Amino acid sequence: MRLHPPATLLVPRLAGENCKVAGYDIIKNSRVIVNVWAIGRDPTLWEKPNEFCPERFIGKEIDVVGHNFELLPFGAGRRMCVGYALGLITVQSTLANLLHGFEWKLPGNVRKEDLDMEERFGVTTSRKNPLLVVPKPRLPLDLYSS
Ligand code: HEM
Repeated sequence: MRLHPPATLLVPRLAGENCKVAGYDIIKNSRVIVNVWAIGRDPTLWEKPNEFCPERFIGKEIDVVGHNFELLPFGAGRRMCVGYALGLITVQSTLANLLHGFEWKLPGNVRKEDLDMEERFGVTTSRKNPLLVVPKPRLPLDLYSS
């Protein structure tokens, strides 16, 4: 959710008063668009920003629910995502089921460094090209039939 936030830009805000943000003058009534994608890869905020390294969060207080402005996959404030709890549970339970149910391998000689992680930008972000992986059941086969 840091490197590939599903919503790259938050819902536009209107500045309620003149203010200064990071040295920039924001005039009252300006439309402000927060680029969560760029914040998640900002080298002044993140060490090795382009590396997928979930261990970086171990022992950190940082969360994804609008308290830490360097990580805002669900936005923040009054217009923050109302479905964030459902969204988080859905992502976590889907991922847990896929990992519990299957061993995953890359096809042929493809190395993880060769994975194509390009994105298609839009209102929500998706992979530009499909992910090709080979699943192998890791549980008794009768558990996979409906
Ligand atoms: C992983 C899943 C999800 C992600 C990453 C996500 C992300 C976001 C983001 C970034 C915003 C804009 C917040 C802002 O501008 O501060 C938003 C708004 C919103 N989301 Fe989600 N969302 C997810 C799942 C859901 C689900 C499951 C629901 C409904 C069941 C939902 C309903 C909404 C609604 C209604 C808004 C508009 C809130 C408003 O403008 O007041 N989202 N979401």
